[in-house]
Amino acid sequence: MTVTIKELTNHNYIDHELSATLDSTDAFEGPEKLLEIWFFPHKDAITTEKTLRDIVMARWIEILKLVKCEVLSMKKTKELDAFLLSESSLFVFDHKLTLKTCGTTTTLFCLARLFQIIEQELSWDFQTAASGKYKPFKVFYSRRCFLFPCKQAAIHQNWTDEVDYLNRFFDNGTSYSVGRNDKSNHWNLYVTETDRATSEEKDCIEDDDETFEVLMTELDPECADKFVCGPDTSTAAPAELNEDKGHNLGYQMTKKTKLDDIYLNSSQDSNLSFHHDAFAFTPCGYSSNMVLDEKYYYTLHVTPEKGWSYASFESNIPVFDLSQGKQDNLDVLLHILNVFQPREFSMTFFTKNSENPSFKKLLRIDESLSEYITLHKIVYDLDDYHLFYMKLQKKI
Ligand SMILES: C[S@+](CC[C@H](N)C(=O)[O-])C[C@H]1O[C@@H](n2cnc3c(N)ncnc32)[C@H](O)[C@@H]1O
Repeated sequence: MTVTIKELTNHNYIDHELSATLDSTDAFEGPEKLLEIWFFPHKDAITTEKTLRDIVMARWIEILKLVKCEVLSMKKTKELDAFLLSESSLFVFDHKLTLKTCGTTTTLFCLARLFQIIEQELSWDFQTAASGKYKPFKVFYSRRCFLFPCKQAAIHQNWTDEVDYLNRFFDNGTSYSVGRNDKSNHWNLYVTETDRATSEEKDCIEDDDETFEVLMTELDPECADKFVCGPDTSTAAPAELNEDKGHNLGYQMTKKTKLDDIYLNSSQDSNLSFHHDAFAFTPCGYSSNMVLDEKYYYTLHVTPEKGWSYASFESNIPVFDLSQGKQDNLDVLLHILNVFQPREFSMTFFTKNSENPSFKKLLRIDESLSEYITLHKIVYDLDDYHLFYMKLQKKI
């Protein structure tokens, strides 16, 4: 089903005061830091009674304070809690979480407290006696190079410092710099070796996992303008919705740009559930979380300001299987590029299965994108994932 007005009123949590007062007119760092921690390979591998989803909102607020961002709203589905943040998003599943934050957030500063909370409240002990470091099932940390690195706080000003910091927590991590360093447009990845000890033999069927990310810069000005509401926009909306202008405008931007229509399965004739949460910042900017079939998400974040315009898309939807072969990630990419028309973009695709049809199709993407030229194209065979990275630029 597509987004309905009801989606605006059924939040599990909403901070009305924060939603009403957010404003930023300074140069903004759109590119996000992306931290994904798999504590267990699958929720059935959890050996204790409680899971990450038993951690209460007050604790998440405390953790996010260390990252320097706040919770705007949250929606709960059967399998995950999707938080919309003042700086991007947090997705909490029973056994794993994904934290994506932009601006000058200090993403990695949440690690110590996060591991302390899961130990105290869930009795999850991932600390090894020998080194004192943590061994969850798997950790990913990635980001593209920043537009304004000097504005970042402390360790986040450069990749080496971030890796050193991660190595204080995990002792089996590898760091990659992907793409050309000389043009300051590379993408960085830190990934730990999969810890098989966290899954017993019987639990070895891990989640089949794929993640698709598209990071776009220099958006077409007309496209970017669709994510500007200006300081004093007054929109016609049902009276009961006016109390929350940010979510109301976010909803309208989603409908106008058809960002709720990317996947075939979110259309009206699909029998899969579809939940949606979006926010329009003042005077500009947009963030949204969409949840399909209770357990798959896609998230979009837009910084439309001229000079540093940026938009990101990330999804864990196994689109080929879910649409029964009717759609793949190339179709998804073409839809997104049509909305933003960036001058440059990079994309990453992680999959465990090299036979994944989306993976095969993306490898030949150059044939379908006549408007763009390929700058870099790289495939990595990691521990248990295949990673495809590509960077493209509009032909002049
Ligand atoms: C949080 S959003 C989306 C950021 C995202 N990482 C992206 O892909 O661009 C950032 C956009 O919202 C605007 N914005 C306005 N007020 C903001 C606030 N209080 N915090 C964060 N962003 C704000 C920024 O100027 C920027 O255009």
